[in-house]
Amino acid sequence: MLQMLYTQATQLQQFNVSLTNNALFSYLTIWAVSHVYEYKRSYVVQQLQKLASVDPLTGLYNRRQLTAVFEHCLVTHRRSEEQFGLLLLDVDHFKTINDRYGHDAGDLMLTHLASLMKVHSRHDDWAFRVGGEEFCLLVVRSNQQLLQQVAERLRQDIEQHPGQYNDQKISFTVSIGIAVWPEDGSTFASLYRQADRRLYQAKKDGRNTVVA
Ligand SMILES: Nc1nc2c(ncn2[C@@H]2O[C@H](COP(=O)(O)OP(=O)(O)OP(=O)(O)O)[C@@H](O)[C@H]2O)c(=O)[nH]1
Repeated sequence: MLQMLYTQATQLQQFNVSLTNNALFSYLTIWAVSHVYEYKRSYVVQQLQKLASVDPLTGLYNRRQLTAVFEHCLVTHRRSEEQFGLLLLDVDHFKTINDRYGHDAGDLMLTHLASLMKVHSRHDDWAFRVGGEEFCLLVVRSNQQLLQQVAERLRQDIEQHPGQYNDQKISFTVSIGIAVWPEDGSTFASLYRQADRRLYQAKKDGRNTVVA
C-alpha cells in the first residue's frame, strides 16, 4: 500500500515538474517572439519616418521637416537668447543644365550642390532641399555677419567647383537670400518670406550673388 502511494506521489511530482517546464518554455517562446516582432516594428517605423523626412535624391531633409526644425530652433534660441538664420539658395538657370546635358546630369548637379552644402554646415546646422532646385540652410547660433560669410563662401565654392557628369565638368552658380531671426521675422512664415524676397532680389541683381 505504502509502495503504491509512493509511486503515485512520484508520478504526480514528475507531472508537476513537466507542467512547470512547459509553462516556462511557452513563456520564453512568447517573450522571444514578441521581442523580435517589436524590434522589426520599430525598425519599420524608423524607416518610414526617414522616408517621410528626407529627400530621396540628395539625402537632405525635405521641406516638410523645415517647419518642425524651425520650431525646435525657436525654443532653443529663445532660451539661449542667440540669433539664427536661413540661407535660401536657388540654382541659376537650372533649366538650361537639364536642357543641355539631360535630366540625369541635372540630378547629379543637385546632389553635388547638396554635398557642398554639407561641407559648409556645422554639425548642428540643418540642410534642406525645399523644392526642385531650391535649397535652404538653417544656421544655428549665428548673426547677420556670420550668415553672410557662410553664404558668400558657399556661393564661391559652388562657382569654383563644377560638378562631374561622365567625363564632362558642368559649372553652375547659385543665388542666395538671407534672413536672420528675430530681426527679419519672428515666425517661420515671416522669416522664410523675407529670405525668399532677398533671393528674388539676388536673381534680379544678375544671379550668382548673395542678398542679406
Ligand atoms: N534634373 C532635375 N531637374 C529638376 C528637378 N526638379 C525641378 N527641376 C527642373 O528645374 C528647372 C527650374 O527651372 P526654372 O524655375 O525656370 O528656373 P531656372 O532655370 O533655374 O532659372 P532661374 O531660377 O530664374 O535662374 C525646371 O526645368 C525643372 O524641370 C529635379 O529633381 N531634377
